[in-house]
Amino acid sequence: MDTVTTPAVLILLGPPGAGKGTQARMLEERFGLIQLSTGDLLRAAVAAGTPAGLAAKTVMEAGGLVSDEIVLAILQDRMAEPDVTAGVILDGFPRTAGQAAALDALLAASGQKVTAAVSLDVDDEAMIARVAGRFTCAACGEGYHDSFKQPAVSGCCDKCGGVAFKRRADDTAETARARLEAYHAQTAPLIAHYRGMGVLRSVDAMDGIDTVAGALGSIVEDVTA
Ligand SMILES: Nc1ncnc2c1ncn2[C@@H]1O[C@H](COP(=O)(O)OP(=O)(O)O)[C@@H](O)[C@H]1O
Repeated sequence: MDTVTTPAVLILLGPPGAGKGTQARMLEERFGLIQLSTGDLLRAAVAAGTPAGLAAKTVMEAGGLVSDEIVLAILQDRMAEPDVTAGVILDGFPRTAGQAAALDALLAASGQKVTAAVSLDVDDEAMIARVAGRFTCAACGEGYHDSFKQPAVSGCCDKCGGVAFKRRADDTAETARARLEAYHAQTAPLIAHYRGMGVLRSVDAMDGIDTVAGALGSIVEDVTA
């Protein structure tokens, strides 16, 4: 495994379907960084039926943004766990100006700052198509798509042989459009915030998964050297 020398705080910015989760998992494997996905943390809270999960469920199903208060609370809990000292990749956070300011303040309290924010640049219509057909192996999380990537043996995961698959409740074309609108209204402005801080990078995320992973890996090596 390649290792990073300083604890990095990397942010992946991009609309739903841009590949943030896929790429964050690959960076986690390659560099030993920890993927922190607020979407995954919220889905776990919904599944567990916690008060935060109950409050988030309806908003998530409609494709809106969960309140900063809830998201910050679950993220802070996760960041307080010991494994994150190796460095983190934030996937799906921050998503609003308020969350970005809260993250800056949280890091400043321990003398840190965002190492790099990488914008995954993609085409909106392609994202609707990507999101609307995607599904994953319930056992190992390997990603598939109705049109672009079916398991080689129908009904059987290529990676682990699992036979159960799942789709996210919010991965419909209609909800994907609402999520894309929320991204442009509330999250895309953060690109200027990180450009102003001098930490913005961008990659063309319309390329294949491995090409994008290569570009991201080079950025991680560069900013953590
Ligand atoms: N940082 C966040 N702030 C507010 N809501 C969030 C945040 N992260 C995730 N969510 C909620 O969870 C949903 C799914 O998020 P995520 O798994 O990151 O998927 P995607 O990036 O594909 O939309 C979002 O549509 C939103 O409702």
